[in-house]
Amino acid sequence: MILTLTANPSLDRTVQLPGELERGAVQRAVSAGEEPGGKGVNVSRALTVSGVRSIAVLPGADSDPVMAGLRLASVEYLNLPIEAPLRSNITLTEPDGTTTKINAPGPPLKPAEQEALITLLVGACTAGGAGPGAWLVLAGSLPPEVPPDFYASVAHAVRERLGAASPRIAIDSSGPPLMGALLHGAAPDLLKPNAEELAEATGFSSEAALEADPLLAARAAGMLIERGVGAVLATLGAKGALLVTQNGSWLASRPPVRARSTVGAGDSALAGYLLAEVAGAAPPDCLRQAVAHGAAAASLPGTTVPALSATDPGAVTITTLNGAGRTPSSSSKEES
Ligand SMILES: O=P(O)(O)OC[C@@]1(O)O[C@H](CO)[C@@H](O)[C@@H]1O
Repeated sequence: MILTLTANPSLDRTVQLPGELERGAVQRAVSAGEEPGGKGVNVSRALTVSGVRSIAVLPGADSDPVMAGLRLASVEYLNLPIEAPLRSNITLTEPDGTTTKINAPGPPLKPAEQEALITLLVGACTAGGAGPGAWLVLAGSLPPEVPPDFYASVAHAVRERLGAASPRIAIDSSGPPLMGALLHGAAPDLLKPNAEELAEATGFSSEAALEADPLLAARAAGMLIERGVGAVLATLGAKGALLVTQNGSWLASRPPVRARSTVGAGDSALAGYLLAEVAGAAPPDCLRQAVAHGAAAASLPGTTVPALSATDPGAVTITTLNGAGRTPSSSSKEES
């Protein structure tokens, strides 16, 4: 069982342009589409389409188009009704795969609604049969009026109220919500940063330097492990991804794919990791599935999430690094 919390869901509108984006001009789209979005929602969609049970918890009215999209995709969800409509996020895609994304702030969530969302989530964990083998994913930005330490508050509430039955917690966020979670003791069992977020969370180096040098990224991830994060799954764009735990670290790379839309690729990577983990796979194989899922998502248009059957984990190469956050030594080995 994998639950997701998306505090700031969105209706993702994807517009395909016939050529390059021309600022200040009127352009006719080749096509336009809508999908339910937000990082946790995408994780739940990717899991559901792969046959793994997931419940998405989110704010939004029953009549909101995001809920209609979830019903259409047969995604199990629990929503906290709020009056204001959810946001629409716009993605403009160009034929060469360049994407421009504009994310709206979303409707505010009042303190009473924040508390009600936590209560709904704890109830979903209990009703959904979540336990120590399960995961709870806290993902995405926070809506206006929600304090940056919200994910830490959620983590504390879930652990306090569920005790030994608490699921493990994964966090995928950026900016103040990410820093707020880490600084206020969320202590996630899994953190999924991209290179920019890894740089932001560690102050270690620039995003470009971490993407260019996975060993540097492994050292940055190792700093987070020392600060109490259980494991770090860092996506490094075309360089693949990195998994750093207390017991070891691994780098995954894959042949380049023709990217049609990278929107949701990180969320699909997280879903791939989790579905392998709950199936009992070893850490390098969880990483392999994460990269296979992320690559498959990038090759699809819009915020489309791939099914397990559409992924190619065999194309992913894993390099074992020596120990958490350390550089590989002569004993590093290649697996295919
Ligand atoms: O504004 P946030 O919450 O950071 O990100 C929201 C979002 O960009 O993330 C998903 C892709 O990861 C999209 O479905 C959605 O539009």
